[in-house]
Amino acid sequence: MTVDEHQAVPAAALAPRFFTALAEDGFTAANALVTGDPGRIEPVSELLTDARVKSFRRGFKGATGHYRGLPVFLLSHGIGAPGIERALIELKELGVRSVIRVGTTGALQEGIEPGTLIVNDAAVRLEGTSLNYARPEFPAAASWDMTAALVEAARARQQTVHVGTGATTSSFFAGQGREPFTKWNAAAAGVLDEMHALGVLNFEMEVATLLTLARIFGVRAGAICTVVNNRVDKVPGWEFSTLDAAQVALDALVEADSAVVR
Ligand SMILES: O=P(O)(O)O[C@H]1O[C@H](CO)[C@@H](O)[C@H]1O
Ligand SMILES: O=c1cc[nH]c(=O)[nH]1
Repeated sequence: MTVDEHQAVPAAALAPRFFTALAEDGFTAANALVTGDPGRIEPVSELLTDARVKSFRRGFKGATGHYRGLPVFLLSHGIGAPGIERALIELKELGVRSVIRVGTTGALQEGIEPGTLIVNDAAVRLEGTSLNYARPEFPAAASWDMTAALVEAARARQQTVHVGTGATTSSFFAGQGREPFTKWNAAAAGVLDEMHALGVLNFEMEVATLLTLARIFGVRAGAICTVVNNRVDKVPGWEFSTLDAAQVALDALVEADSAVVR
């Protein structure tokens, strides 16, 4: 059995597909950039040539186009693990072999400033979706070449980039230790201190799912997020563009693709 046969995603024959129209007119791409907010698709598509933006059910958006000659899909996956599960499985069915998530995140270590970038080379699986695929001990690890390409691309664009472990939660409020929503659950009340003590850099809601499922399915995956707040320094934030991170991710997809042995 080849690695590809072993890692093939079983066709979800009876499940409706949301994103098949991304491949209409025969457009194919082995590379994809995914992001939570559908509102980011239009601005990121402006970094592409021949960009075509498409709308899907439930408010999802996508686009096709070329970046420095490389065909790419852009796709929004919404908030949370099940959204990125659907996106990844459909992108794999469309022939995608490399995916980078571009998102926003809350920093958990002192001195990580809002507006800077975090590349997660691994993530703690505090969501539930990946547990349906692999036992908790299975690591959520990024592809080393995607991580290296992201860090290199960020530095080439003079971006401040932090590299390390993230934590992916299935809840924004209690799951990320936000009071007063933690008062019913001791695990929620302690999660911020626990992740901080472990040296985890950041909270967000999809990376561990992407990294776990991508590894199982034989897709290369990486993740880069813009820091929008710092939970330990108590710096609020929110109004930060993810366009710089998207630019870095597109550079990284080109760089990593050029190293693929076909
Ligand atoms: O900005 P996005 O990509 O949506 O990412 C982060 O923001 C959302 C929470 O506000 C979650 O999806 C989290 O992962
Ligand atoms: O604190 C934050 C910021 C963005 N996204 C999250 O999931 N948490």
